[in-house]
Amino acid sequence: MARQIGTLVIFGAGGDLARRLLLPGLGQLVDLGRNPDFRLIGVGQNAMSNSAWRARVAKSFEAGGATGAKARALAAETEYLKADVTNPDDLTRILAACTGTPALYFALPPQVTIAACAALAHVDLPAGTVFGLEKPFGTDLKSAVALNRQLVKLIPEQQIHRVDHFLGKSTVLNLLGLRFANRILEPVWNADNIERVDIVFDEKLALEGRAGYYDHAGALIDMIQSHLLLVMALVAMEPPSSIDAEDLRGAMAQALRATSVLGGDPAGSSRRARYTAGAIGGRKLPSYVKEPGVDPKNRTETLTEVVFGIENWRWAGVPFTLRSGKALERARKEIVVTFREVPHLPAGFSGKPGPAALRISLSPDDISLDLNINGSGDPFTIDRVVLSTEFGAGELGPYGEVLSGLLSNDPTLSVRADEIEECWRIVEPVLAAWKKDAVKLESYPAGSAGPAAWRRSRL
Ligand SMILES: NC(=O)C1=CN([C@@H]2O[C@H](COP(=O)(O)OP(=O)(O)OC[C@H]3O[C@@H](n4cnc5c(N)ncnc54)[C@H](OP(=O)(O)O)[C@@H]3O)[C@@H](O)[C@H]2O)C=CC1
Ligand SMILES: O=C1O[C@H](COP(=O)(O)O)[C@@H](O)[C@H](O)[C@H]1O
Repeated sequence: MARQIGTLVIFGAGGDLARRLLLPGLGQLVDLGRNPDFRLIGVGQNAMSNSAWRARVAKSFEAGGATGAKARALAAETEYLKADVTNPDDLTRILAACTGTPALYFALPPQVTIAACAALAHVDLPAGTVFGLEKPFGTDLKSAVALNRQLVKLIPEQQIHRVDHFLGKSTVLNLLGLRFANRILEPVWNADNIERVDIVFDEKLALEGRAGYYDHAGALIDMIQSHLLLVMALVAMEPPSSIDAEDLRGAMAQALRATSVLGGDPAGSSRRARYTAGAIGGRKLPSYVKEPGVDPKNRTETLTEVVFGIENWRWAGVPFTLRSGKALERARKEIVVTFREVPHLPAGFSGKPGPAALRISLSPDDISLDLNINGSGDPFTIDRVVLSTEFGAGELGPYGEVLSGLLSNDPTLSVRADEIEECWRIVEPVLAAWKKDAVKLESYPAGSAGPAAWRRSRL
């Protein structure tokens, strides 16, 4: 049985993730009163007074709209500890400051998380301790496998929450209801009826001061390995018997095991590019290589597209294109399922607006179905109509959902060890091809739609 968490400890409390996403999500969760009370301790290597930390927590809670009595009380009593989490003595001191069962959230750069987990081997962890580990999990397949092995020496797998906050996004969760609570979709959800699937996460945001992390990750690891492959697994998986942690994660892992770069050709199935100077909505941006902290020798991509295939009966031959990039003209965040053309359009019709398509937008939360009908005017001309609806926003934002799972030790929305390893296995051939320079690093001006050649040709 899961123990009640007495203290949530955030390692990396002074970082960008904690301030912008984790603490606002925590405030929402606390205000909702879904979880029993717990204490909060922030840990970082820089010195910070308790009062400065409390003001910081209160500001982040407010930013997430959490201004209720419970959130204010938590912010008023939280404490901050200056510590190096890779040092066993410091870790022992942190655990001694906890009340009840601790939940340790590693909001740290991946190399520091690896070192902290090594140091935890020299520390007595209280029974029931829960871990929340941020993405990227490891820095490559080898290090992810080693980290998984190290973690299960420390605590049982059920207490390890590998975080992908995309799995806490309400639209991503809505995919489950959409696919499995409607009889009309499942019969056509296969290669016989679907031509292609595109999962796109284009952002207007640029580096935003995150060079220390991003310049070693790039778009492929930051987004495709860490998030979009898991979204793809939800789109492609077989219907699970239940949505409990084992069934859901088992079905996702099965889809990932069947996935690899299309045709086993990482160079032919991937493209990469990096932004040059430009402007987005009047905001001037320097070239990526001139951003503070960037090392041009890393040749980090800020935009990528990779085509994958899923080798099973349901999906054989259907390309799944995953794309993500920064500093683009338009934020486009959606899953597009494009159906095949009808086998025969009765002679006599004119107009050809293209095949039907289902669009599931990740932001804003909505869904639309592009259909062909006999439009207004000439009834024998085929026109396009779009049926669309908005989803109601979830009660919690993505990080509120992630933290709710962690604090109640329900791993349904966290990523299982084998899923993480599969995601690394899937992207490694692309990383290797890029390292050998088998794929050109192209460029695009910040604020554009990407390299012009990409718009003219599909991979
Ligand atoms: N920022 C974002 O938008 C997102 C980030 N993530 C993930 O979250 C993690 C953290 O990212 P982010 O917050 O952006 O990174 P930051 O660099 O902003 O923060 C990392 C924090 O780790 C702390 N830290 C580093 N080394 C140690 C150490 N040895 N002991 C104690 N604390 C240490 C630093 O403390 P100090 O400041 O005191 O030096 C710093 O506050 C990464 O894995 C990232 O991939 C995931 C999703 C989104
Ligand atoms: O994990 C990450 O996600 C964000 C995008 O997620 P959102 O929920 O803020 O839309 C991305 O900007 C960032 O680079 C990446 O690390």
